[in-house]
Parts: sequence; C-alpha cells; structure tokens
Amino acid sequence: MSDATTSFRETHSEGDIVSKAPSNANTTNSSKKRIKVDACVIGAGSGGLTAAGGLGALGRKVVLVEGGKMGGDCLNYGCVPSKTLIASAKTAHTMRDAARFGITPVEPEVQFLDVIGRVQQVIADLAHHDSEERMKEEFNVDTIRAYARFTGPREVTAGDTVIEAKHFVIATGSSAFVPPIEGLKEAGYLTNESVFEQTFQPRHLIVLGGGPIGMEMAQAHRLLGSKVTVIEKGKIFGKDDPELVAVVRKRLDADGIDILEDFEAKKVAKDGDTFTVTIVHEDGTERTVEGDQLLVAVGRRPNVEGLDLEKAGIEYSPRGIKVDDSLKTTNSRVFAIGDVTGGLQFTHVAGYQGRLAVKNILLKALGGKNKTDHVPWVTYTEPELAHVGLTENQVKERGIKYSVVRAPFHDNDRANAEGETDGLVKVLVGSDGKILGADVVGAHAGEVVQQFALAVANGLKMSAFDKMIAPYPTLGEISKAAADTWSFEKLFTPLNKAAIKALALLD
Ligand SMILES: Cc1cc2nc3c(=O)[nH]c(=O)nc-3n(C[C@H](O)[C@H](O)[C@H](O)COP(=O)(O)OP(=O)(O)OC[C@H]3O[C@@H](n4cnc5c(N)ncnc54)[C@H](O)[C@@H]3O)c2cc1C
Ligand SMILES: NC(=O)c1ccc[n+]([C@@H]2O[C@H](COP(=O)([O-])OP(=O)(O)OC[C@H]3O[C@@H](n4cnc5c(N)ncnc54)[C@H](O)[C@@H]3O)[C@@H](O)[C@H]2O)c1
Repeated sequence: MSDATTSFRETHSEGDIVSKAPSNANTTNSSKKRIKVDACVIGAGSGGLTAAGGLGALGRKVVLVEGGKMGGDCLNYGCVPSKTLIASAKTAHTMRDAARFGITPVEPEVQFLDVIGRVQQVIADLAHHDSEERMKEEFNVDTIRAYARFTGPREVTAGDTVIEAKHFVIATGSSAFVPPIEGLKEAGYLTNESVFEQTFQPRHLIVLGGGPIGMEMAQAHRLLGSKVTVIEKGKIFGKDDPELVAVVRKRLDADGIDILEDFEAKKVAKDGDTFTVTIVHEDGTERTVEGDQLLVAVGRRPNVEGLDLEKAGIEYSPRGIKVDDSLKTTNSRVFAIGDVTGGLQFTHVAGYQGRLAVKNILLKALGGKNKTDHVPWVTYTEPELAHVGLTENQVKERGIKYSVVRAPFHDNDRANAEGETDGLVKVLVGSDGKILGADVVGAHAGEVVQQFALAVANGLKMSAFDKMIAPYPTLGEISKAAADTWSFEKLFTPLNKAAIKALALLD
C-alpha cells in the first residue's frame, strides 16, 4: 500500500443508541442508478478512508459512501477537537502555573467561544485531508454522500444509487451510548457530538463517565475555568493500571475536579438553567449534584442500526458486527473494521484494520490476522496516561511468568528541567526478557510509550535497549533507564558477582 494511503488520519432500551442512518427501507430500487464496482466502503472515518484509499491506490474501482461528515468521529467529534480543546486548556494552566518557573503568574481571561472557534477552525484546516476531492485526486475513489443500507448479500443502496460490489467494507463507527436514566432525555445533555459546539462556557459541568472521553473533557473544562464534577459508576480510567492512574488522580485532585467514584446516576431533572443529578453510591447512599451543563460519556455503541445487515446475512449484536480474525463478517464478501466491530475503539486501530482489510481483500489467505496484543493507547490528560501490549491483568490471566521494572520521571534530568517529575514508566517483562507490555504516566507519555510500541510489535527483548543510545537530555531516556535497571538486575546476580570478583582477582 502506498505511503499516502497509510498517512490517513487513523485518520441512544438498554439505552438509546442514536442511529446515524435514517431509515429509508420503503423506497424501491427500480428507479435508482445502478453501478458495479470492485469494492464499496461504507463510512468515511479513520477506518473507511484508509480502506478505500488503499484499495483505490492499488487500482481497484472503489466507491466510498458517507452519510455524515467526511472524516468521521476522529476529525469532527473526537480526537481532533478534543486535543485542540486540551491545547487551549493547557495554555491557560501554564499561565496560572508560571510562578514555579520564576514568572509572575496570571489568571487567564478565557474567551470560551474563541476557544470553541479555534477547535472548529482546526477541524476545518484539516478537513481537506479526509475530503472527497483528495479521495478522488489521490486514490481515484468516488464518494457518494448518503446513508447506506444493504439491499442484498452483494448490494448496497445509498441515496439514488444501487451499488453492486465484489467486496464491501463496513466502517460505520460508533455513537455515544445514552443510558436509560430517568429524566435524562427530557433534560437534554451534551455528547461528544455537541460538546465541541457549545455556545456558552459551563459554570459547572457535570460529567457522566470517567473513561477517556469523560476525563479528557473534565480536565480541559476545569483548566478553562469551569467547575467540574465527574460521576463514575466504577473507577476512573478503569481500563488502565491503577498504580499509574493514581499519578493522574493526584493532579486531577490538585486541579480541583470533584470526582465521585462508585456512584451511578439515577435521575436527572432540569429547572431553568440548573441540572440536578441524583446519584446513588454502591453502598446505597444518595446525594444530588447541581450544575448548568451535563456531558454524557459512558461509553460507545457501534453504528449497526439502519444498515439492514440481515439482508446481507451479516450477524451482529448491540456490541458490534461479528468478525473473524481476518475481519470478515458472516458474509464472506463483507468485511467490518473500526469501532463498529466493538473492539478497541481507537483511530489507529481503525486505520490498522483498514489496511488489514485491504490486504485480506487483495491477497485473500495471504493477507493477515487482526491482532490486538500490540495496540497502544494514550489518554491526553495532564499528565498523559499511555499503554501498550498486555496489561498486568492479561499477563496474570494467561499465566505468563513476568517481572516488573519501574523507572520514575523524577530521576530524569529533562523531567526535572521541565518541572514534570510526576511520572512513571512500568514495564512487564517475560522470563525470557521479552517486553510484554508497558505503561507510562507523565508528561508526553504518548511519545515515551512509542519505544515500547516498537518493541512489543516486534517481539523485542529488554536487551534491545542495550545498544540504543538515547539522546541527552530527553524523556525517552526513562525507557532506557528502565531497561538498564532490568539488565543490571539480571547481570548482577550473586553468581555473576562472584564470577566477576574472581575474574578481577585474576587480573
Ligand atoms: C471525544 C473523543 C475523543 C477521541 N480521542 C481519540 C484519540 O485521541 N485517539 C484515538 O485513537 N481515538 C480517539 N477517539 C476514538 C476515535 O475517534 C474512533 O476510534 C475512530 O474515529 C473510529 O473510526 P471508525 O472509522 O471506526 O469510525 P468513524 O471515524 O466514526 O467513522 C464512521 C463514519 O461512518 C459514517 N456512517 C455511519 N453509518 C453510516 C451509513 N449507514 N452509511 C454511510 N455512512 C455511515 C459516519 O457518519 C462516520 O463518518 C476518540 C473518540 C471520541 C468520541
Ligand atoms: N485518548 C484516546 O485515545 C481516546 C479519547 C477518548 C475516547 N477514546 C475512545 O473512545 C472510547 C469511549 O470512551 P468513553 O470514555 O465514552 O467510554 P469508556 O467505556 O472507556 O468509559 C466509560 C466510563 O463510564 C462509566 N459508566 C458507564 N455507565 C455509567 C453510568 N450510568 N454512570 C456513571 N458512569 C458510567 C464506565 O464505568 C466507564 O468508566 C474509549 O474506550 C476509547 O477507545 C479514546
């Protein structure tokens, strides 16, 4: 696949699942235009753009169908706007926090609407990358702007076009899950689709859910000056290592975010501008939280509604479309990738699966298998929280023998110079020295974890760091420090020490 292709932005009951696809099942197909293509990709988000671009670049006749905005969640309602909002929040924090650098601190005057304006501008600046024009010019991919639904095992209808294709790739992503809480619908709420288009700065933002979306948005709003309360039914950052989560928690507490763990929302009421959320602790105690805005971030649901998957014999559940390890659905001509499969929901995973689907369509059995043991993820709070490979729980569940190596940020010269000493690298090492997984918390953890992402993806051992010279002074040296600690412990066993002593005597 071309480099250009790989450079795409990897790119509501049980509750309400808001289908992005309007139901148009009653329209007949006889009056519609019919086209025949090699491949039809449904959804122009991180996964779909990558798959369509790859197939197009390799000479296939491809049609891409997008019902909403080109670029999907990542560009419009996810990664890009969230990281842009966080950038403004960090700037505000730096101004307040300047005293420790010998600079008079100032309380920033946050122009919230300008902050939101910048968010929308950054989206607009990047939109060309995921545009119909670029798809056509660079990859010879035609785009149809309509919601798609299956009208047969090898046929999709989108707007006034019936598409027959040898292969289909479903990449329709996911939507915010809205839990069935009494009064929530009536009160109204923000999701990831509306939080970046707010028209006023919340005085007190209540965030439902302490996962990555909830925590990134909670800290960003707090640093921009809003009061913030997080209501989490379990523990915040439940998928990450608690030892490292504690480091982020210390900072969130210092920022003044009110975090209520083991609390579930029972009822929401709105009176004028005020939301009152009644919450119940797992021990049964009840209390209320009042605020002027409410963000629902309690997880995602795959966009399977409205696709008429039954007509193509594609099995699915509310948790996603069923795929095998080649990403094939129960219809052997149809692949599914990204959030809609209900697996790890990250842009880089959607991109990875997009490339894999291309390989499997073109090379069939010679393609490749979907693997997740080497997938990294980063949550962009301050400090950042990053992970790659197996988690400690997974290592334990699999009965793998392992040891743990730690290297703290406070021993690193650059971290001290930058005033960023709260952090830790924690590496899980197999008995053969193989790097099984790594967690990093601290400034730029998302960059620091990349050395381990390379190592885990390539099955490298800790000894691979021996030959590496890390430039001084960098945060990357912390990874090398962890490897040095491991090598030192392995090398200087009592037996080896005795041998070295004996050799020294011979000298
Ligand atoms: C607030 C937030 C922050 C995030 N931050 C990060 C981050 O920092 N890093 C990271 O890796 N991930 C992040 N994610 C996750 C990331 O956005 C998703 O994992 C990624 O966008 C999934 O890509 P996808 O291609 O599967 O789906 P999407 O990008 O959502 O694309 C799906 C597309 O399909 C279209 N569609 C749906 N149904 C139909 C239909 N029937 N017909 C035609 N088109 C249809 C939709 O309109 C959409 O454009 C974040 C998510 C959110 C919500
Ligand atoms: N930096 C990143 O890469 C990034 C950022 C944001 C989102 N994402 C992706 O998007 C996905 C979805 O993020 P998310 O934060 O919405 O989901 P999540 O599933 O990761 O977290 C949701 C949280 O809400 C809690 N919860 C569930 N029901 C609740 C209720 N009724 N009341 C209170 N709390 C409740 C859960 O215990 C959980 O901690 C992530 O898993 C991730 O894959 C990635």
